[in-house]
Amino acid sequence: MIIMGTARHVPANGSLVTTYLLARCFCDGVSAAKSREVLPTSKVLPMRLMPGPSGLMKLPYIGTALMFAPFSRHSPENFGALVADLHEKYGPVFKSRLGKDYSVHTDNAEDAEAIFRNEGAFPLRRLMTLSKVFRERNGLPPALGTVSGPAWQELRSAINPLLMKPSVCIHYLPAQNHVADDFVNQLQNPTLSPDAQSELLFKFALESIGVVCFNQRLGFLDPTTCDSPDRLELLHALKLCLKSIFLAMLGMERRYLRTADDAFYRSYENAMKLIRQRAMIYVRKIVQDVNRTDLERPAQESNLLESMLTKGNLQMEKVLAIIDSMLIGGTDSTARNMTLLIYNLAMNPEAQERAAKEVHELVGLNDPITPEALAKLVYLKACVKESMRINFPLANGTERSLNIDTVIGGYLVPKGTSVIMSSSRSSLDARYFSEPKKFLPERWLRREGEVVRQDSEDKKCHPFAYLPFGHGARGCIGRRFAEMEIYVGTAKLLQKLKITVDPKYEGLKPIYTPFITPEKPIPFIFTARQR
Ligand code: HEM
Repeated sequence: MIIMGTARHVPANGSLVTTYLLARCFCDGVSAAKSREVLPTSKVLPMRLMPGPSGLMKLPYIGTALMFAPFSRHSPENFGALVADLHEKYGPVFKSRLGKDYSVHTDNAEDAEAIFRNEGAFPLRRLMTLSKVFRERNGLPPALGTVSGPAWQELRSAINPLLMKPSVCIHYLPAQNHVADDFVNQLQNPTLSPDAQSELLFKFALESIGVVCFNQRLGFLDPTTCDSPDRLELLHALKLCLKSIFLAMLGMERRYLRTADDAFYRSYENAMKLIRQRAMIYVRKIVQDVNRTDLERPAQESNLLESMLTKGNLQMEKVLAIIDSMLIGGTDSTARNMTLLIYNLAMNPEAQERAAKEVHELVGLNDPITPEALAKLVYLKACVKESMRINFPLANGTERSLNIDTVIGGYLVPKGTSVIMSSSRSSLDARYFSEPKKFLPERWLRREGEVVRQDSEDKKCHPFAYLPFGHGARGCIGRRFAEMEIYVGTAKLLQKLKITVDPKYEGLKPIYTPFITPEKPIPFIFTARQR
C-alpha cells in the first residue's frame, strides 16, 4: 500500500486537492498498482531518481560531511540555510545524506498533511541515538526521544494527562508570575551586555521549566545565587547536551557509537550525569514528602513530580528520564523563541504597543496575570504565533520516519525513510500565507470584535504549513508549558518595559543551536513605560 502527498506529476489539469483525495481513497485499501491506474498519466518515479546532491555527496556519512565547512560555506549551526540552498537548487522535494541513510526534504504543506495523517499509532522520528547509547551504556530506561513503538506509547500515555492538561498548566500560573517578575527586574539593569541579556533569557527558561519539574525555585533569577558555580555548571551542561544531540542527529558525529572513551561522547555523558545528579537533589525532597503519611494531599494535582510518582505510577528512573527530557527540551527552545519574539516586537512598535495596551487593560500596571486574563490575551498570543511563523523555531521542521511507502513529489519513498518537513519554508511561502514576509499578528485573529485582516479568513492558510510544535500524538509534550511561559514572561515584560533596538539590526541572520537564535546576541534596550 502507498500513500500520496503532493503529486507534481499528475495530469496538468488535475488539481492537487483531487489528487490528494484520490490518494486518500487508495489508502483505504486500494493497491499501489491501482493508484497508478486511476492516475494514468502520473509517473510515480523511484526514489533513486529523486534530485539531490550527487557524486561523493551520495555516500553515507561522507555525503553529510561534504555538505558542511570546510567543504561548503555552511556550519551545522547554519543547517537551515544549507537546506534552503538545496531547496533552491533541487526544488520542493529532494534527498540528502544525513548520516548513514538518505533523508527526504519537502516544503509542501500537502506532503506534511499526507505524512501526518498516515503516521499511525506510533509516530516515529529518527531516534536520538546519542541519548539512546548513553541510556543503554548506563543501564537506564529509555527517554521519550530514544524510543519508539509501544514502549514510547507507554511512557507518553503515562505523562500526557499530566503535561497536556490545561488545569495542570494553570496550576503553575502563580509560580510563573513570580518567575516572570524576577526576570523583568533583572532585565531592567541597563548595564547588561547583549551576552548577559541572552544568558538571562536562558536562565528565565530554565527557572520556568524548573519550577514545573521540581515545584521549587532554582535560584537562576536571584541576583545573589544566579552565578554560583554549580548553577553555571548546570546551564553549561544543558547547552552542551542539546548541541551534542543536534550534531549527532545531523550525522556529524558518529565515533561515539564505537567507544565510550570517545571525547565527544565523554563530554556528553558527563553533562548528562551532572544534570541527573542535580535533578536528584531536587527530586529527593519531593519523594520524602510523597512518602510521608502525616501530610494531607490535595485532590487536585499539587505538583507534576508528585503526580508522576503517585498518579502516573511511574518508577523513579522513568520519572528522572522525563525530567531530563523536560529540562533539555524545555530550555533552549523557550529561551530562543522568547528572544525572537522580543526582537519582532522591537522591530514592529505598533504591534508592541497594541500588545502592551491589551496587557494593561486586562492585567493592570502591576498585578499578576490571572487565568481569566491569560485566556483573553488574544493579541499577545497572535504576536507569539506570528513571531514563530516569521522566524520558525527550528532549522527545518518536524521529521517523521515513514511507516508506509509514500509518494512525495511524484517519487515513491520507501517505508522507513526519514522525511524532514521544511515548515521553516512553508511558513514563509506565499502559497500558504498572504504577504508572508510581513509581521502581521492580525492574520491569526478570529472575528470576535477584533479588527480582522481579510486574510485571516484566507483559504490559503494551510493548516499543515506552520507546525512549530510538530503535530499529532508525537507532537511537543511541553507545548502548553512553553506557551504559558512565553505569554506570562512577555506580558510581564510589556507591563513594565518598552523594547527598542537599533534599526541597524533589521534583517536577522539566524543560526540554530538547535533552536533559532540570532547569529550574535542583539543589544535590546529596555526602558520603563510611562505611567
Ligand atoms: C517554544 C518552545 C518549544 C518548541 C518550538 C518545541 C518544538 C518541538 C517539536 C517541533 C517537537 C517534535 C514534535 C513532533 O515530532 O511532532 C518537540 C518534541 C518534544 N518537546 Fe518540545 N518544543 C518547545 C518546548 C518544549 C518544552 C518547554 C518542553 C518540556 C516540557 C519540551 C519537550 C519536548 C519533548 C520531551 C519532545 C519529544 C516528544 C516525543 O517524542 O514524544 N518542548 N518539541
